[in-house]
Amino acid sequence: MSPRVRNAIVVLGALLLIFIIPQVFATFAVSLLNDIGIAALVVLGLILVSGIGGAISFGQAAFVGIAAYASAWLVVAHQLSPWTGLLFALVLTCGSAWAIGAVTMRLGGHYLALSTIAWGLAVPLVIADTTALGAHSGIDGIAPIQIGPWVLDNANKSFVLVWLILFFGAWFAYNLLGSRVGRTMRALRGGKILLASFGADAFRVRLTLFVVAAAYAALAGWLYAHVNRYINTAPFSLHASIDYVFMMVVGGAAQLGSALIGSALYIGLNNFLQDLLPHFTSRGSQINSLVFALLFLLILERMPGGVGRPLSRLMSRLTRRSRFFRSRHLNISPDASYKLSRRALPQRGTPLVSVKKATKRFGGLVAVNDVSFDVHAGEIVGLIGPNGAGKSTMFNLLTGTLPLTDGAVRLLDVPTADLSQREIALLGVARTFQHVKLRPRMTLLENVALGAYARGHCGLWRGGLRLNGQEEHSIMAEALRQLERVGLADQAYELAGSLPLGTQRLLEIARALASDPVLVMLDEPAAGLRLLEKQALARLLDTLRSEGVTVLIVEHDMEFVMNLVDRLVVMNFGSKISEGNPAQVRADPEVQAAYLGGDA
Ligand SMILES: Nc1ncnc2c1ncn2[C@@H]1O[C@H](COP(=O)(O)OP(=O)(O)OP(=O)(O)O)[C@@H](O)[C@H]1O
Repeated sequence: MSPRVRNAIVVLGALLLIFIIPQVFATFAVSLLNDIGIAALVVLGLILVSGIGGAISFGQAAFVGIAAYASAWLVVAHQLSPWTGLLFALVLTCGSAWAIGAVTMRLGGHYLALSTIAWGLAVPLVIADTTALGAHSGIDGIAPIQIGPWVLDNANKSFVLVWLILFFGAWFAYNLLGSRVGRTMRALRGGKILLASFGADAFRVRLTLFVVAAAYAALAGWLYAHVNRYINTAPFSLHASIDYVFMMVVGGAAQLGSALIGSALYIGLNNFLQDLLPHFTSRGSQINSLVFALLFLLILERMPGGVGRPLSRLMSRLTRRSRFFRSRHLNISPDASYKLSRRALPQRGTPLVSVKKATKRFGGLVAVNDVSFDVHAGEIVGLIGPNGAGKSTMFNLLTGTLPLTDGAVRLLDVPTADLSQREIALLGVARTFQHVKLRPRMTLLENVALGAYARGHCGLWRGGLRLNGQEEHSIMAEALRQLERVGLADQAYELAGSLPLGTQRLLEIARALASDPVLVMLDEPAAGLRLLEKQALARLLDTLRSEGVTVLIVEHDMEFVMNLVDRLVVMNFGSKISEGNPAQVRADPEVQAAYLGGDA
């Protein structure tokens, strides 16, 4: 069965359920399901920003509140339609998320969480103090949503809309995470240096996630106001934000499906305890809180990935076995990769990199001291030296990962002093890292596709609405082509975390090549490789040179380097001590004394 037919069957099944449930369930159960659906929307956004993006937010309920009050106020005070209210709610909520995110998304660690707590506290306080918003009494008599002749004025009638929006929201998030922009979102935990290395801006990606999460909260707030027809500040307090974080953690922050699992577990259990506890004690609410605190601790201790993790493992085991779900592999036509933009390579022999008196100091330590050298287009140049000589620091200076203390670097005749790491990458400089930076829970194919990020154009909307088919196909074809070049195509659908370290270095090379680079900078690419793999790598680098790609390589394996490179630059204690072709460098007495010793 083709994936398209299979997906259509799944979608039709889900839609059928959405339409049948309000017909057969009692109003009480349907209204509980509405609460679960609305909460799941908020948690879906929270999973995106926190579970995927790694930026914990305790301010989601405040966004729900802004949207609920914005729409309710417009509809009640100005007699406008709830649909106009939705538009206003989305603009106001996303606008405020953008403004807050622009300040807080640069903050790391606890600061971000603290600033969202401040936000989560402030919003309900301000609303409760605003007379036009009903102050502490809230807003009553909010008009129900109307779709053509259907007035959704009770729980059963609202159910279909709530769950259709949740279904659409989940579909959008799922598509988004599988798209070009979504892959950068999933790579965020790898850090901003990784993202900049393929031309993405981590701050922008994180801010986008924050605004998208607020949009989900806005939809939930709008539904909440018009389904319940009455609002006050209680459901939008900091306490409610913490409840959403709880739902995310219980469900499992790493998978979208957990939004539903977490909110259903939380709201279902809460409801059950609220009914049960008054029969036994008058302190029901305290015991209720205690039960949730204990449950939270238990889940953190026993299931750190949440209840959703074992469930999703079970699902993937079942779907692997089932013929209905099995075809996981994409149908990629190899020549589709040529539809991506390609860079014109500079004429062989023209100056590509020019380093003039580069110096880098870390406090009193001079890691790179007054080093000058050039690299010409189409060459392979080796940067060698003993441990601590300053090679990786020089790489970081060339790629803009570290700023120069003194001196200058020009790439393609462009001075790089004022360029960010990302802007340097966009000039056509691709790199690998001494300590590999891969996303272990993404497949090999997806890791390499990250490298082609800057060659695509489809953004958030086209990714989320699946209007990116052709570009996505080209990116995946390019990723597969590069995996073939490094000999890993047969493992394309495996997780990168399952690879041995040496092979992970090859995967980084494939990712660097997917960016269609002018200059490839490889930091110890042969470390951990077996002899045959080293020979294959040397052949690949030789092919790149014949295609006109320039390679700068840091490597400790002298046999590998000497047989491969056109020229060598030798560093020791931060300074350049020699430069020339392999034979000249071997013969240099200073190099022999400092580095090559008896090998020369
Ligand atoms: N961020 C940093 N802060 C302080 N010192 C640093 C930093 N990065 C590097 N150094 C120091 O700079 C010197 C050069 O380090 P670098 O990693 O560039 O050497 P290397 O030639 O790449 O060594 P290796 O071959 O072991 O990787 C070392 O003494 C190192 O401890």
